Amino acid sequence: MTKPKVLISDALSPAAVQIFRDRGIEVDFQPNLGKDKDKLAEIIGNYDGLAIRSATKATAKILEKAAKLKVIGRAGIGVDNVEIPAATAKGIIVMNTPFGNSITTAEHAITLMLALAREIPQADASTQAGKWEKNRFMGVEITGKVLGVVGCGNIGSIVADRGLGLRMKVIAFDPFLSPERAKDIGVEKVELDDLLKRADFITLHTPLTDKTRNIIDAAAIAKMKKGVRLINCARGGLVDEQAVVDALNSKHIAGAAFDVFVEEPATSNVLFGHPNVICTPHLGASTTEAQENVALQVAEQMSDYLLTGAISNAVNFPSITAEEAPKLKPFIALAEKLGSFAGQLTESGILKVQITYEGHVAEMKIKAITSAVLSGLLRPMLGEINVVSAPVVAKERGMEIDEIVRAAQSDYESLITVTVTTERQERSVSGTVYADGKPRLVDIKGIRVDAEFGKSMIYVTNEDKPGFIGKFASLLGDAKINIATFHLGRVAPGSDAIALIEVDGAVPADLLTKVQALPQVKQVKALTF
Ligand SMILES: NC(=O)c1ccc[n+]([C@@H]2O[C@H](COP(=O)([O-])OP(=O)(O)OC[C@H]3O[C@@H](n4cnc5c(N)ncnc54)[C@H](O)[C@@H]3O)[C@@H](O)[C@H]2O)c1
Ligand SMILES: O=C(O)[C@H](O)COP(=O)(O)O
Repeated sequence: MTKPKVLISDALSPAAVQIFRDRGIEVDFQPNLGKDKDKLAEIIGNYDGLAIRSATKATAKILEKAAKLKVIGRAGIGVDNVEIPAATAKGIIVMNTPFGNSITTAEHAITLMLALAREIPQADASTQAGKWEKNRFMGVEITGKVLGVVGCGNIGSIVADRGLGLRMKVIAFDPFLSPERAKDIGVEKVELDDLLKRADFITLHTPLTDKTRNIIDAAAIAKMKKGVRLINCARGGLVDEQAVVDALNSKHIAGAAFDVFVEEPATSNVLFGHPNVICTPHLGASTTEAQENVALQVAEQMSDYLLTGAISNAVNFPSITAEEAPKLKPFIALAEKLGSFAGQLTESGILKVQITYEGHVAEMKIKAITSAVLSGLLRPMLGEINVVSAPVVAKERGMEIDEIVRAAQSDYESLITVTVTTERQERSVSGTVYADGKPRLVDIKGIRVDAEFGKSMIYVTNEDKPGFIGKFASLLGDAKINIATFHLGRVAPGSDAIALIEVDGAVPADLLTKVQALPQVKQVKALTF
């Protein structure tokens, strides 16, 4: 087996390189490549994995060239530099390391708050310039002040904790923060307007979304206390930078500290040069500890996925642990094949896909199995699709996806039934995995069979009348097609029957025409798995 190949295109800790090598993955460490999008586009096609921080922009244009790419690993939290829909559409898993730099970033926010309170950078510059301006720098105390945390997730809650440690009163606005969690972490949950009105220091810790873009604009600033100090260590775009400059000029805001900017790298910005502004170049996550954490974690996660199929911290696919991956694997293979069987027999638009999980399989990660059914189902129609992209494509096509989970209703320990409703008909197919780990087809349209999925198969529905098998077999013999396995099923003597035949090699179209012409035959189809 050839080794998977990973490109590291940003300044990750070299610890990641070692992990990839130790896990048997070939790795190219090009820490400055993220800044050169043309070069990245030129070489991305050679890699199975891409490990990045925030400098690399994994745009749809770059991803177009990523023919082999299976996973993008973000050594950090924000994945706003990756076009997730484009990655998902190409079946690329996008994973991040959601906790590795939280403490470090929270500490940066607290550092900026203290620096604002005592004007440390300004006092440092003045002192080192030989000015000794003891009367110019009059700070404010932190103790007893109100800290307003906007976004109280991983980082926001650590900031809140540190704020409480500094004897501040901490209030938080976060629509997804439960009252119990607020109580546990010792913050008062408030509405945004209340926070704006009461806080002496406001610190932002939300992702940048359509709802949070410019959450701090001129109108929000107008509601703030005079003399408030503002810290943004989350994402550029949460704050209207010009509105902050205006409020600093009018002294409504006493000071602002920014680690992140609307345009990055920020080599010029309206905030720059204001005496009450402190800026750092997106250093929130930049400590040795955090960088080691995220680099190690992303390299392990990417290696797990490339080598075992285990998925953790993916933003576009459910997690699958290393323990679950081998158990899921045969069911994912079964699901792909059941979906593929249904897809190859489908001739009109799919309206609904119902997947019923019975027995042991019902206790597994069925989301992943459902994705595999959809990928198998859609591939005959769409070609380029996989378990990551299939659910999105199915949704885009307006298909209704229904999952039913229930205890075993038959002798099978586990049974998956895929029922596809099209504009013309409803078709059901069931399968299981035997102890040998091989997927088996056990029911087609309510007719029991027991067949493995061969590479090349012929599926026939016919009237159960004597003479069919002899004529069919001689047509195959005339065409020099060797039969590998032959499975028959019927509901009752004389009723509708099916035949599922595995053959060696491809099935020629003219053979299908001849089989179709047999008097007992209703439908014949060549299937490949
Ligand atoms: N400066 C840096 O270097 C740096 C480092 C790490 C993370 N970050 C950024 O910090 C931010 C927070 O990261 P995190 O790990 O704490 O994320 P998180 O997902 O754990 O927390 C985000 C919180 O924001 C809340 N939220 C979502 N929409 C909101 C809204 N409209 N109003 C108020 N709250 C809302 C969520 O409920 C959640 O609790 C992210 O933007 C991340 O990219 C920056
Ligand atoms: O989202 C993050 O993790 C931070 O913004 C850190 O970004 P960086 O890895 O580019 O420092």
